[in-house]
Amino acid sequence: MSSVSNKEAQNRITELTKTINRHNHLYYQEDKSEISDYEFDQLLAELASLEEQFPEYQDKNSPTLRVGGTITKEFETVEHETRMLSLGNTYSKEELLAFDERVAKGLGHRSYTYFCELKFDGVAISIVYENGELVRAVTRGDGFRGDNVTENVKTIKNIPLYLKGENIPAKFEVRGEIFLPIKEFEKINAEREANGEALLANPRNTASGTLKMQDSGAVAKRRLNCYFYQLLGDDIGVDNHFEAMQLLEEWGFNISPTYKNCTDINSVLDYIESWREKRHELPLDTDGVVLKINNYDQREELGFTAKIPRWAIAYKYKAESAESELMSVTYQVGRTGAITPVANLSPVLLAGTTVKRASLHNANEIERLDLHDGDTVYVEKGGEIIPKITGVAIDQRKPNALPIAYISHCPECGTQLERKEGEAKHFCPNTTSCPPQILGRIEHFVSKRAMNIDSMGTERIRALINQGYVENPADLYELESQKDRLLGLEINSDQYEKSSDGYLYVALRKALFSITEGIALSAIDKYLTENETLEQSPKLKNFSTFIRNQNKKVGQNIASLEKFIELLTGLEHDQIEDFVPTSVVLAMFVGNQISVEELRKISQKNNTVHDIVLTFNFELSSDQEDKIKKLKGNTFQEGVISNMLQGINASKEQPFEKVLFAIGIRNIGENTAQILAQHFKNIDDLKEASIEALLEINGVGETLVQSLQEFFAQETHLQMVERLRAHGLHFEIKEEDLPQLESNNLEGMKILASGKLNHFKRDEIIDVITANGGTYVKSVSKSLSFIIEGEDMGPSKKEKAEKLGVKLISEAEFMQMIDKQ
Ligand SMILES: NC(=O)c1ccc[n+]([C@@H]2O[C@H](COP(=O)([O-])OP(=O)(O)OC[C@H]3O[C@@H](n4cnc5c(N)ncnc54)[C@H](O)[C@@H]3O)[C@@H](O)[C@H]2O)c1
Ligand SMILES: [Zn+2]
Repeated sequence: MSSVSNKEAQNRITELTKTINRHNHLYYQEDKSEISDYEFDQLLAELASLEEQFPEYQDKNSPTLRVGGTITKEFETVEHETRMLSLGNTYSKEELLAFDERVAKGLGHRSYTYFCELKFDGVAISIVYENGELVRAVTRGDGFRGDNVTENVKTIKNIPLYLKGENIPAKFEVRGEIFLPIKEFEKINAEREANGEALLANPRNTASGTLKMQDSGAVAKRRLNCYFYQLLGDDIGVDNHFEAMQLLEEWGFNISPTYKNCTDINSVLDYIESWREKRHELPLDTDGVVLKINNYDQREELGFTAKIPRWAIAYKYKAESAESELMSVTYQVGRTGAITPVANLSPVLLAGTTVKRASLHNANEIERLDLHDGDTVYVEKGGEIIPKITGVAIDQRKPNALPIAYISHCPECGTQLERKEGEAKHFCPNTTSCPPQILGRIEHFVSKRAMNIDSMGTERIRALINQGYVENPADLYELESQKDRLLGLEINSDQYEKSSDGYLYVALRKALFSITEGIALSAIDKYLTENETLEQSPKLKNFSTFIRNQNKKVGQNIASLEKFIELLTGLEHDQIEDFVPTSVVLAMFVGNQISVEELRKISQKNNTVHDIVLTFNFELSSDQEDKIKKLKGNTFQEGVISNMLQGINASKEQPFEKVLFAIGIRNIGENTAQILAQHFKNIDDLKEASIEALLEINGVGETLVQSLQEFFAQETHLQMVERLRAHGLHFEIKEEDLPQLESNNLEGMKILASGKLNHFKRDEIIDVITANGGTYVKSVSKSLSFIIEGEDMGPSKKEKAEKLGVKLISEAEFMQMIDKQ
């Protein structure tokens, strides 16, 4: 008996089919996921069950009938000799037992074994070898046909190009899973973060995207890896999977050592349990276990459906979830001013790593969760790097807990936040002096394609901004005169955090390092890693045992630690795991001169210890100075400074078009900057240009015109331009940068070409006009000198030209004007 009506079922089937197809497209073609694999599998299971009840409504291309991927246009298409299938999957033990029942029934007996392996989360690949040589590597595609990615696969170090050994068949195929090791993935993301690029979501999507790159050199840099799990061929001489895997290993293929032959379903269940946690120690992401009938004849007997083999199934581990306590919410300000709230959690072990933070995305998410101070929350780690909060244990809410109040002002600069209609994120509108936004602008200014000052990495720029040396690109050119003060400036990558109310926090490791004596920072780091899952308070208490074990100035160090804990507990403050209020640490050293409360206020206005020390102008003994030095981040040294200044000086030689791109007028890309520079030759003419004159230029549209107007309307921008000009930057084109003219025949003329020309391709005519001193204009107006009339020129254009009295000339006449005939 079904509980859904026919109409409902039909509608739901259509809807599910559409939704699943969309997620398949995102996942396989764009390497993105909007929902978790679990959610996706739920949708697919729902569709399969409805289709079973109402087969009449099943789409003939239903995603339950086909493998989810497809082929692309970027690579040659290759037909698979043996189809590449998907796998059935389940998340439950009951369904696994039901699968085993079906197998037993299908074979008519119970004497079979299961070969179990982990399910590697990567991209399927089929590789064909002929006479011991790798000849072709193809993606799974739609199962029948895939993309030929041989050149890319050949860059993967541990996939053999040639095989050595005995009895290697003349031709065979191997299948495996290409993956990106977690370490490599993290390395790439760390690099991207340092460069201010968007982070990649997870290793699987990255591996998939990498394999489809057009540039094999770029693929080689990514250090992909591969595990093989299938051998196919006519004369491979084995009759079961276990032996096939041993052959693969002998021939030099990379096999994961995690496989096991299980004699019955109960030992499969044991295998599954034994890997549930341990799999997180493996070098790659895995999402389950694949069990396959070991014997090939038995496989044949069981057969296939349209999409999956009946002799194998994947058991998938559900995303793990854990409970944690919300300590505080901090707010990060991005380079564009976008605010992202982050939940600081009491540390909890989840999927093999200690989780201390979770993304909250935006204010809506906080509202949706109805998050309150100190709530017990459920965190889950799916395919994403940063875990998310999936819910709140309302019954455990603390009495009188207040709902999390979203901040109204920017934690970095104090400006009132804005939220545009229809947008989820809040923004800090202070584009000119909010530190992270200045960082975005300066990074753009110094970037390779702009001013090309490569001695100025993110951390150095951040240091200069945080300490008030740079707010505007023009400030860079004034650093030279402040050279002496730069020495000793803090570079503070991971050293500081700001609480939601703007108080400065410093890394716990540096705090412990500075309040103790005779203990190395590396030893402290080791202690903190080993005690990662402890909350801050027991972590600090246990530190006394560590001090004793170190056996250096024990009495004095323990006294310091106790004083520190006392100060910390005495001050009500937001908890940020691994960070402590800077004011408390400084109070340890200069508490006789100033109270913690006062230090705290100062810390709200400053971004480094160096800053605070300068602001208050403490009287410091050499002992106090040493301690403060231990608390500070790395500092600018002489070599760094001269290197940086040299780079800044050299950038003065960049041509006008680069400068125009660098000053950050919205919507001006590299190309547009070049077009505008060539056209107007200097910034003053660009600034004075009328809207009409701008719109006549090929490549300039309304949005750009508006951005230009907005830019030049702001006094601060004009001042910046003047300051930069005074420092010797080029705001006009140099003679030698102008393209060589072929003639002056078209000097001062504004010309449009319309209709099909016989001697020139579409954009070629523009170059020819420019090369002869003329200007190409893209629309009909009175200011035109003439129009070159090509074949089939549009009648309305012609009419307009006649009405405005603009002359039309033929292509032949034009050829004569430029001496080409
Ligand atoms: N989140 C999303 O939006 C989204 C969208 C589409 C697909 N998906 C995920 O992808 C799955 C469907 O992908 P699929 O059809 O490739 O199925 P699958 O990935 O669940 O199973 C088949 C694949 O497993 C791989 N595999 C890994 N280890 C293996 C081993 N030891 N032995 C054999 N095969 C092994 C092979 O590449 C094989 O092609 C879905 O179940 C879902 O989890 C997610
Ligand atoms: Zn701000």
